[in-house]
Amino acid sequence: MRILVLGAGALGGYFGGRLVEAASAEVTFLVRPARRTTLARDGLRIESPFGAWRGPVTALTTDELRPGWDVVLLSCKAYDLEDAIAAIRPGVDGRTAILPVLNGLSHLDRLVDAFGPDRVLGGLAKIQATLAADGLVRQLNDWRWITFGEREGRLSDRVRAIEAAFAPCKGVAARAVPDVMARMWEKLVHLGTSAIGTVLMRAQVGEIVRAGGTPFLHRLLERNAAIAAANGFPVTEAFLAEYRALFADPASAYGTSMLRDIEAGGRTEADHILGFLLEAARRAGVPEEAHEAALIHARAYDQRRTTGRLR
Ligand SMILES: NC(=O)C1=CN([C@@H]2O[C@H](COP(=O)(O)OP(=O)(O)OC[C@H]3O[C@@H](n4cnc5c(N)ncnc54)[C@H](OP(=O)(O)O)[C@@H]3O)[C@@H](O)[C@H]2O)C=CC1
Ligand SMILES: CC(C)(CO)C(=O)C(=O)O
Repeated sequence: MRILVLGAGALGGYFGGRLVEAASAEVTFLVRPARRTTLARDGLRIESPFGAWRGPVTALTTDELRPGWDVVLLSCKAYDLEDAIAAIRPGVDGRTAILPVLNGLSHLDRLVDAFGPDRVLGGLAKIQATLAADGLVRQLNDWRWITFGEREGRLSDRVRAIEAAFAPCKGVAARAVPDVMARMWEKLVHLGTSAIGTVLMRAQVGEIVRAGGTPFLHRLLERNAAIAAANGFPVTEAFLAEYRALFADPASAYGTSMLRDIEAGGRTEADHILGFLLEAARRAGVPEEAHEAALIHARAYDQRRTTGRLR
């Protein structure tokens, strides 16, 4: 299987690197020039509770890209989606499946618009990882899930083949599922809860819990679950129980990528995640003051960041 990984950041670097390590697919990274330079100099470097890995990888820039890929693993941030679409376009042909692992949902419509419905899979990742300034990809805990499927819900040969390519990878639990849209909504319910909480409090889940924040997080969880249900994707009681427990754990070191972006002075995916949820809350008639506050907070942060006023 020929896999093109757009971006060698936290997720692309981690999942793509594990595939290279396992030699279970032919993997090429599509990157921008600065990342290509670090990859050529240092190789790809992963630090992880499942074992570190470092190795040479093949990397292209978009001007060198030709068609012939079975899968494009799309792992950019939402604010880079348009650039990423332009970058992969020369590589996408009638055999290509695009597997996005971005958080949120609205990128799916944009990808379908750009490449047609048959090219686009649903996908999500439950992992905590970062890309350090020196190019190191760091997995922060034992979360290691990548889940994908046909958006209309069936287990096709192509999604089973992707699952098989990931099967021998260390530190990866890959699942092809027949209900990927439900899984993506479920992910938005818990990510939405944790992103709103961690962005507003500028703290990890355990710190929020120790500050008395569990009822707040539980209310948000219920509201986000109500939004998903209003969109035709009710979450299960087992799912709610798992995340109620997580949002009540005083020892939890759970932090979101959006909090890490803010702490690192990086840009956030505020509109793609918080903006989408706020609109969905309003449509569903779900109380949304906390959603609105988190969105305004993240947007105000983004303004200060772009005008050099963070400190
Ligand atoms: N990090 C995490 O723990 C998790 C993240 N997610 C989601 O996954 C998505 C990716 O996040 P993450 O991996 O953290 O992000 P990163 O910023 O670490 O990585 C994104 C990478 O995409 C690259 N990129 C963007 N546009 C292009 C382009 N046109 N051509 C080539 N490369 C490009 C960037 O390259 P460059 O360096 O050149 O800017 C960057 O290295 C987000 O939607 C996030 O919300 C989901 C679950 C967990
Ligand atoms: C940590 C996780 C999996 C859920 O909140 C995530 O997707 C993120 O923070 O971006």
